[in-house]
Amino acid sequence: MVSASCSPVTETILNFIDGSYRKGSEGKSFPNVNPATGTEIGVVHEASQADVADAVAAAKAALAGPWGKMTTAERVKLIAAVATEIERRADDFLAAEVADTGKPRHVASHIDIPRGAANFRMFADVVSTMPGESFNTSPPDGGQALNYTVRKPKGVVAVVCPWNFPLLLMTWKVGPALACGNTVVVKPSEETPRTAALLGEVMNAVGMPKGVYNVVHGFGPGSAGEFLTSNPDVDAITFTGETGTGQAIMRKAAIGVRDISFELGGKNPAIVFADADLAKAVEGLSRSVFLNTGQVCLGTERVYVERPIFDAFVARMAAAAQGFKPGVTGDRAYLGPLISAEHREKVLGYYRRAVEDGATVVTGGGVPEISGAEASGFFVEPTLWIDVAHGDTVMREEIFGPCCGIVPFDSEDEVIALANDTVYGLCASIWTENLSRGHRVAAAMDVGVCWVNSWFLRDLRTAFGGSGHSGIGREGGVHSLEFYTEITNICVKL
Ligand SMILES: NC(=O)C1=CN([C@@H]2O[C@H](COP(=O)(O)OP(=O)(O)OC[C@H]3O[C@@H](n4cnc5c(N)ncnc54)[C@H](O)[C@@H]3O)[C@@H](O)[C@H]2O)C=CC1
Ligand SMILES: O=C(O)/C=C/C=C(\O)C(=O)O
Repeated sequence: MVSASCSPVTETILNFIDGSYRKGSEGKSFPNVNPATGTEIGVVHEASQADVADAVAAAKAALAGPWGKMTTAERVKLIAAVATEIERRADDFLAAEVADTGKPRHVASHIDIPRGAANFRMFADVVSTMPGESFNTSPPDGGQALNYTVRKPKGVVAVVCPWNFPLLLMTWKVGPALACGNTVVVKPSEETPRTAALLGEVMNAVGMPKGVYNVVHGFGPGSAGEFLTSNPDVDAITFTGETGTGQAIMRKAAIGVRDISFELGGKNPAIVFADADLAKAVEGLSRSVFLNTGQVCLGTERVYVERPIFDAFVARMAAAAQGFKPGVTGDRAYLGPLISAEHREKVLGYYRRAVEDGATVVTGGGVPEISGAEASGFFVEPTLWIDVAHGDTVMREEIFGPCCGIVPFDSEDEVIALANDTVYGLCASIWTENLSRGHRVAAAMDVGVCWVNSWFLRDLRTAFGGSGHSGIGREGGVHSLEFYTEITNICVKL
């Protein structure tokens, strides 16, 4: 078998189709760059339209093969084995993820890789324990009838992924899709192809039938992303990424009336009331602004602070921000790079725009001085702004970098209105020691997920997703089953 060639010291990253690693049939490839150093570390083989069609055909054929005939118990056993194998090869996944993203090893080893395994194990549990629905019905003739549901896989699911948490966000979709009996064709981000490719080795190692899991590499328009989402044999599309991309995919999904599940961008607010535990709020919010260098859809980019504690909060956040040192120091890094030179230019554009619009830079605002191999990495300084107006671009548009605007407020009603005045609706966090207020304000947030006195505290059984421009549908626990299965209601006249 040709291997995934995913170690950071080797160069070739291949497509995975019908259980085998393959070069692109048109001989096209593109470079794989380590964002921490800006250097080319591999070559990715781009899938042609014919390769994508092969992957979809393999996925379709697998539905009719041994995979489609397995009992839930047999399927779940294989999926649990995938989780165990990811854990056994955690070092390989870690190396692949760090090479692609440049993110600090401690971030990938604590968040990305364990979640990659947990996403399979958790959904194996969910499908094993999922009760069906049934109703005793009284027909007009005075007899009885029984209604009950059976769930079936939707079929071939296209999984289109972003680059910020490559393994985590891909398995968040592949785990439930396979647990429900579907087959998948994954299109990882062109920036981060390695862990999706490596997962092919895991699938083969545990004996997953050929064609159940496929990976095609490439870009969006005119490449693997578009080829996949417009293939008529794809039955459903799940996507995480930018809102504009979601709209493009939605147009393709309309052909053939295919189901979609979208987790898109955000401009997430945090609200800090004067009675908050300030130390906890600063610790939580500095993570929510700077974790993964701000490249988190759930990240906070707007912070509203009740006026009496505004100055103290800003001072403490500035101190916390200065503790995040850009650069990678051995195994321990404080703030990793942005994903690409292009993304850094986008983030720096917002840094400039904030100042042009009149913001005061509390800390950061530029490119750090770094020596050694990381000098040409895509780093930026962690950045905080005050004196930002509600209508300023940096308070309206998703930046996806390590920065936020901090704004004072005077009343609960005012801050709820400010927080909700956005086209997005992904998540929010509320910081207060007043429990009633915490519940009240959380319920008033127009978002899919709201944390009180925490952030990114995830229970994989809960509903996850956003409203407005932040997405369509919810995934997580039984909510994933709603998307990854079709229901047939059976009505039996007794
Ligand atoms: N989780 C999130 O909310 C994320 C948000 N973003 C935001 O999106 C911005 C752009 O990042 P990108 O990686 O370029 O996001 P993107 O949304 O363009 O790409 C995400 C995935 O969609 C694919 N894709 C792009 N256009 C497509 C099309 N027309 N049809 C099918 N597939 C398509 C890409 O190849 C990639 O696999 C970032 O600067 C950030 O603001 C990026 C990554 C994750
Ligand atoms: O915990 C999750 O399932 C998701 C976390 C992060 C994102 O969705 C994202 O940054 O895109």
